[in-house]
Amino acid sequence: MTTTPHRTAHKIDGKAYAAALRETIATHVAWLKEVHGVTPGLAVLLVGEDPASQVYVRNKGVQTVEVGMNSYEHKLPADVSAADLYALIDRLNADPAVHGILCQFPVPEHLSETEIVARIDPAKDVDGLSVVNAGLLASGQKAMVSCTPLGCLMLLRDHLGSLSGKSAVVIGRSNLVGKPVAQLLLRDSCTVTIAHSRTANLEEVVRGADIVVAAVGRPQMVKGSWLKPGATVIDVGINRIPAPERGAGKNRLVGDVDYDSAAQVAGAISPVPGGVGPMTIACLLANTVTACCRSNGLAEPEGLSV
Ligand SMILES: Nc1nc2c(c(=O)[nH]1)N[C@@H](CN(C=O)c1ccc(C(=O)N[C@@H](CCC(=O)O)C(=O)O)cc1)CN2
Repeated sequence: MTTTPHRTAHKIDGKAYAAALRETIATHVAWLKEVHGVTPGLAVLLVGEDPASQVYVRNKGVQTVEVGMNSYEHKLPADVSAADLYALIDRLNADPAVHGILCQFPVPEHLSETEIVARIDPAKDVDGLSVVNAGLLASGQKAMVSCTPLGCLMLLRDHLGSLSGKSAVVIGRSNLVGKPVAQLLLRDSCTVTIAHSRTANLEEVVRGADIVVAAVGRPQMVKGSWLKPGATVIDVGINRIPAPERGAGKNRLVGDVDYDSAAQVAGAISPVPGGVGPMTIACLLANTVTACCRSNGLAEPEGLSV
């Protein structure tokens, strides 16, 4: 009797990569302090009490301090006025001890994420979301690259080496992930398709790709049957779905890729949790060091940007 062998994809371990990156960052921070007398500082603004955002902001603060940098956390009430928020950003823009500023998203509806980002000095925009940084990236110039896309590219390069000539499909067109990931892949000489909710024949489009980055926000949408055998899959999704098997009212975290079926076909896949998520915060710390070096006219450390 012949059996069909089941392939099991290599698991791309973002948690381990992020831990190693934080060690590298800590080394650079120590060098900045000892040799140049500068301590990188990161200011994080949290508006309101969204539970997931509170966790992310707490983790950002803890990891910032762990690598030796200064953390400035500003918690603002959900009904803070735009004027008060902008006044705080203006103060942080002018503060020489602060090298990176970010406002945790989402923010309450009366505030505009676009305007908040526009208020942050592009040199301190460690989220890489300003039109200045997006434009620099799109035109192939030195930019501050947003954290999740930077993490995706680091994981892809680490696993595949050169990305040149590979076909890549990015599913999702957000400013936070889809567009900058596509720009980074293009810069690394991939042939890039940006797919989205209106893309015709999405499965076929995905099946042609050597690299798939799923950032669409739909739980377990990308199935193994959609993939080219051996493809490298980066799952950016963070979705909580009901998990009655864990007890009433419990849920679990899944990505935009159906991991079990995808792992039978892909060559490598990043899991959720433990894939891109941990890279997001590590890359934020990396961007803060990069911003600190740039603002002090110092050479940028190797390995922290792409
Ligand atoms: N201003 C920003 N806001 C938001 C960003 C961002 O990059 N800038 N990204 C997300 C939230 N985020 C960081 O801010 C973030 C998301 C997920 C993780 C992470 O480590 N996820 C873990 C699972 C954690 C869990 O159990 O919830 C994983 O995937 O392993 C870190 C940071 C939206 N807002």
